[in-house]
Amino acid sequence: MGVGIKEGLCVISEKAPAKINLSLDVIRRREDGYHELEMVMTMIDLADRVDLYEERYPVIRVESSSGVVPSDSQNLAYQAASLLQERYRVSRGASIYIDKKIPVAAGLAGGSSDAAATLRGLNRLWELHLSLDELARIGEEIGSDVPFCIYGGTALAKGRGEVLTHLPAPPSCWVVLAKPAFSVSTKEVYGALRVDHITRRPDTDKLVQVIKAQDYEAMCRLMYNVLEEVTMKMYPEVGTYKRLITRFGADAVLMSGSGPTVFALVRQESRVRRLVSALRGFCRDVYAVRLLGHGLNLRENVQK
Ligand SMILES: C[C@](O)(CO)[C@H](O)COP(=O)(O)OP(=O)(O)OC[C@H]1O[C@@H](n2ccc(N)nc2=O)[C@H](O)[C@@H]1O
Ligand SMILES: Nc1ncnc2c1ncn2[C@@H]1O[C@H](COP(=O)(O)OP(=O)(O)OP(=O)(O)O)[C@@H](O)[C@H]1O
Repeated sequence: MGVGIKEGLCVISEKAPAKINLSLDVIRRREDGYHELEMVMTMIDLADRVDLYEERYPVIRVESSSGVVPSDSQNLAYQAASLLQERYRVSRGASIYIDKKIPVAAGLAGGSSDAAATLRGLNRLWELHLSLDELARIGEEIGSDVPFCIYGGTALAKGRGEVLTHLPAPPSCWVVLAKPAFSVSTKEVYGALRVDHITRRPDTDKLVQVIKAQDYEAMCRLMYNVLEEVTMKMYPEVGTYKRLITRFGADAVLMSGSGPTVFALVRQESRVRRLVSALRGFCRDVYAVRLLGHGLNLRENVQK
């Protein structure tokens, strides 16, 4: 690649925040190999930045600040750009620079959020005038978490993750995240799950209700992720992280998505500082951020 992408003229920057799962339930395995889900997702203020540069010819280029993220057609941002270009017969191209801050393969939907940010940004750069709903439908073809990442905010997700009901922001609090020094394959975790062996499930309807009622304590009590047990069996360190964080003092502790990141919700700022310094003693990747509240795109159809 001749001239680096960053030396060109950046036209559009999009924020690509990470998500956490406040709950995750697997209803059944589907014939297409995916799983029917019910989960509550919300965005947090730990984000990548996606810069888009205009190209006169229909090329797509990707670079990132990370050494581990692919720079070719394996990159979800590349796939998003390429799909949009092809679907709408766009004769222009784009160079994409990803300033990577979200840990990779961590259960935080980093790649999905980059793909969503790319779709939102290219919609503007290429003047396609597509609605968020249209972008979400394209995003669905890239990955199950992409539609949620198009809208941001907080949502109840069903289907394979693409059937969304937007929710109000959860009660505000701090989110402390610890990412163990290994990565987890989402496909492998779903592959190891036996739906008929699930012994405990989250009460999703109740969780949605208490989020609407802004009941922080009840929300903390109701958070649960059925994939946690599966990932913990494969990587017992996830359980160790959970136990330690619980002992250091947190209002709720859960693994996000398929893991391995474990996050804690904490309301009191003094406890956040204590928890972060305790965690830094044994984990390199520790973050303390806020929930993103209403997210990037305020929608009219938020369920009251
Ligand atoms: C774990 C979560 O992050 C929770 O939000 C998502 O369910 C995963 O979303 P994602 O990474 O965007 O998933 P995809 O890229 O669509 O799928 C990766 C792999 O996960 C499995 N998968 C994913 C979603 C789903 N509802 N059922 C599945 O079984 C499939 O084996 C699939 O091949
Ligand atoms: N833009 C991108 N950022 C991060 N990873 C990417 C990107 N594009 C492709 N990938 C690949 O996707 C895989 C999953 O990365 P990602 O960080 O999205 O995982 P994740 O947070 O576990 O996703 P999810 O929570 O949606 O399951 C990695 O193996 C990585 O190489």
